[in-house]
Amino acid sequence: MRLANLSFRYARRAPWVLHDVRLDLPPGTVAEVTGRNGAGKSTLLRLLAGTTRPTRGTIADRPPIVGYAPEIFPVGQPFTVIAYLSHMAAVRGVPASAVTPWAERLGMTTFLDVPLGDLSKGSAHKVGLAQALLAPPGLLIMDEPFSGLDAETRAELPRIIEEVAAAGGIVVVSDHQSGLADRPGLTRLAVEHNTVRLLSPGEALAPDPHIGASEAPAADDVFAESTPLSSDTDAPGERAGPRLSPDPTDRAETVVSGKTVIEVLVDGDEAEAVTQKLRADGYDAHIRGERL
Ligand SMILES: Nc1ncnc2c1ncn2[C@@H]1O[C@H](COP(=O)(O)OP(=O)(O)OP(=O)(O)O)[C@@H](O)[C@H]1O
Repeated sequence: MRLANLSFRYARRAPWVLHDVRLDLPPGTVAEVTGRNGAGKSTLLRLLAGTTRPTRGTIADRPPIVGYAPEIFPVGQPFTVIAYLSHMAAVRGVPASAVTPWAERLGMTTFLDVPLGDLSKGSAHKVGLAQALLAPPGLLIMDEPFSGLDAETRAELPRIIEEVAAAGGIVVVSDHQSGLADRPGLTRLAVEHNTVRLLSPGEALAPDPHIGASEAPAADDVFAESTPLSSDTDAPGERAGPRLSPDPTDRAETVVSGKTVIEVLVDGDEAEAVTQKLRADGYDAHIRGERL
């Protein structure tokens, strides 16, 4: 699948969200799309899936069967889970029996008879994943698939991705949580500055120009920029969720191989969320457990 000179904006005089994107995705590719909030990741995924048409440019050789799991699965439909998935199976030309194995793998068997509108966020998310997988996809696009999943399903997802790729499918995943970070051969794509860039292994996103740092950001900037951890709103101070401690005694700074290393002390419960947020902001963040 090839993207040539692909550009997109939401309205005629609106700014370009993506401009002149060129990208080759050969069969068997597993790609993780990263980028800051609002960079254009979901837009890119919708363009890849074909649910949004490019303003300019072309997408060639898109595999015929596309599975697309959006970030937020729309639950405003008057179906139970099983009725909805059976209907989707018929639409995709596969028998209704195709639903059962996915319901089992994704931990959905207990809520198959629940109306879509009554589902929890995580359960609705699973329905979104299941409908994308019902017919074996040649192109599987998942927007933040790890978000809100229970541990068992989180562990199952990389196996599902491998199966699709092993069958020659292309998998593109937008992922703030770096759920595939350890996968050998992972293609990492950064959406930044209105285009898409291939990241080399270990390479982080370019520093956020809003931070104002030329190379490594200063420690104070890390705290200033990393404090809000919810991605729901852009207004600092209104965000919910865990926060980095602003207490300067809770951090230590050293320089290793020319890079500034900043240690941040957080509660164990918050470590995962803090790490994910820092990664989303372009920092090479790792958890180091320590009992105090
Ligand atoms: N339907 C829409 N109409 C107009 N502008 C939109 C629409 N959807 C997204 N945008 C804008 O396009 C830009 C890219 O949005 P997009 O949702 O693709 O970013 P993202 O990288 O997926 O963000 P996030 O990480 O917060 O999910 C943003 O400036 C956003 O405000």
